[in-house]
Amino acid sequence: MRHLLHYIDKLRRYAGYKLYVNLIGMTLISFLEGIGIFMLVPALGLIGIFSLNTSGIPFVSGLVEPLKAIPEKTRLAVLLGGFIVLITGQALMQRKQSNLNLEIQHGFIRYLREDLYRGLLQAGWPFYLKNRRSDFTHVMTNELLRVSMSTYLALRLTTTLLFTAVQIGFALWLSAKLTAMVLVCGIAVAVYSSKFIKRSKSIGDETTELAQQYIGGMTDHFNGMKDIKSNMTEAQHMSWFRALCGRMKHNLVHFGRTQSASQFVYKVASVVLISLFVFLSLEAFKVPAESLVLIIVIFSRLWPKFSALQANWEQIAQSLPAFKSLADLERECLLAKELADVDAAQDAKPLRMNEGIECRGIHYKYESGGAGYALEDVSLAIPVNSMTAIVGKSGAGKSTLIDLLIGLIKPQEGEVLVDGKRLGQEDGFSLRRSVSYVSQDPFLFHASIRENLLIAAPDASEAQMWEALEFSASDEFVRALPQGLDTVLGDRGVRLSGGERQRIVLARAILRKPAMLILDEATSALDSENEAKIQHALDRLKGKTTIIVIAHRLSTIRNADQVLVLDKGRVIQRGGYQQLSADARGAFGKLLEFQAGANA
Ligand SMILES: Nc1ncnc2c1ncn2[C@@H]1O[C@H](COP(=O)(O)OP(=O)(O)OP(=O)(O)O)[C@@H](O)[C@H]1O
Repeated sequence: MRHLLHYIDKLRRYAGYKLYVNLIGMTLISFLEGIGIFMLVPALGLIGIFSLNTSGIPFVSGLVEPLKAIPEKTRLAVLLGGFIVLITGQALMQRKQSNLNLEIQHGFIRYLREDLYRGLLQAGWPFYLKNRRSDFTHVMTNELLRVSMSTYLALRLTTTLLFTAVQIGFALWLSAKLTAMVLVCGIAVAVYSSKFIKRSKSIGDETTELAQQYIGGMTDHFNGMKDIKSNMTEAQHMSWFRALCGRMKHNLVHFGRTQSASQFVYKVASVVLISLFVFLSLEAFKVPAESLVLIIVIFSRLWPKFSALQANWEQIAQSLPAFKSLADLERECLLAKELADVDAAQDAKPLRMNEGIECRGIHYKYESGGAGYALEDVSLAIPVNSMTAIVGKSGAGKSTLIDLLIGLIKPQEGEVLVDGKRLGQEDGFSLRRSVSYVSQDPFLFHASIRENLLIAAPDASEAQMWEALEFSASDEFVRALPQGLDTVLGDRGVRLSGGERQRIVLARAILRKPAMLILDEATSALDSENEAKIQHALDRLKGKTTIIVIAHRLSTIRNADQVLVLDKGRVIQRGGYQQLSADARGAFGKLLEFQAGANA
């Protein structure tokens, strides 16, 4: 409930005065509709369509004299004309109000989407280490839509309530006793029906859980389709999917049944009530016939509002878990916020490094309560414009060390210094702006090569792009593609081999003209010839750019100025390539020996 109020408040802040105009419009329309119906029956009685004494009916009795002044022949036409004008006016207002409705409703969805996406972009990297990516997709698609629709529904509910209150007012005026009786019955039905609200909420919990499993499972399956195909595990996946779809179907049917059960209760109650009404009015309270007609007209309009209120409330209750998911994600993003302004991220000035980066006594563990450190007591220095190679077995902590060096994660103990100074938050962003990082898992957008390159350097010229492609030994194959730089990569475009992807990503990294270039297994998929070309290109950068290379293939780091050997999160050896390789008993010497044996 707290979350629902939070989003109603958001809607209020988003839509401003338009929301109030809309709410007033909605109430006015209901009111006009009510008046139209309220007037019709007695007015028809007045002109003699059927016999009815109108003197006791509020409003209508005041119209009697002016209407009587109209010649009898034209009275019906005038009356019906007035009715048409009233309802047309109401329809016109309704049209305007529907348009405003659409504007606010879809604007609110857009507002929530942008707000959440901004929050996700503002969150720091540790937040992404903790959470499953498909959960973000789930909240940004299913849950966000459920929330925006239900927030709006909740607001409509208030106008329905308002309108219902006005109608109850009319009814009380006509017959307090009968209205009180209907209200008591209405409250009794609502109390009885509260079990449907509770049931809707628990169905909603299951809807959220199932939708999360659906999106998570689909993401995993499509990402792992090659594994599924090559290992022939289609049947297992199909049976998982079948079971999940069965549960999803059951969940939706259950909710539908809950709604129809509560509507059934309201329908039966309505017919019982109306019959009771007529009976008591005529037999016990001796209500005049015209008042009885009016009360029946009013309540035949009022009762559907009661059941609509119930249906709306069930819909909202079913969406309450979505409110919680969205609010929780927003809160977590806020707690993990590292970037104050996403749009100004580009404005951070790249850092000019004069001496280099240093780590002192770094300790880092992924799970704060966990036992093992990913990095333990790591101290090292990376001089500016030098080439440093980080080697070690899988899981030694190499990628973790890079994440710490560029400020993606913070050590629990120890510090990272740039030019001898501990970096503040803003300097950290400047450092990242001066870094180009090519990860183990090269990522290209589903767009043209040109667009993929320009993401990193929006102002780069065509010549600069070709220069970067040449650096990464990819100019030849890009020239051979059907549309060259404008060839679209991805599903509907050209598919690239692992090595080709790595080379395009490398070109993108170089195009940024970074002060520090970090290559994390960035050439692992290349053949020896292309790798040699990149080695030469890196050699040309030496002395101008700080280069950090992580490589399992030790031949690629032969020209490094310093080699750091990591094992189980600790630096166990450091020195020049020649110096370390000369020590056959050292850790690096053993790695070299092992690789030489493996290649023989
Ligand atoms: N997101 C994570 N959550 C928890 N533990 C992690 C996470 N990422 C890495 N680790 C753990 O931290 C340790 C160091 O991992 P890291 O990825 O830095 O090793 P690496 O040397 O780069 O390995 P590789 O050569 O296989 O890429 C490993 O024990 C790993 O299991």
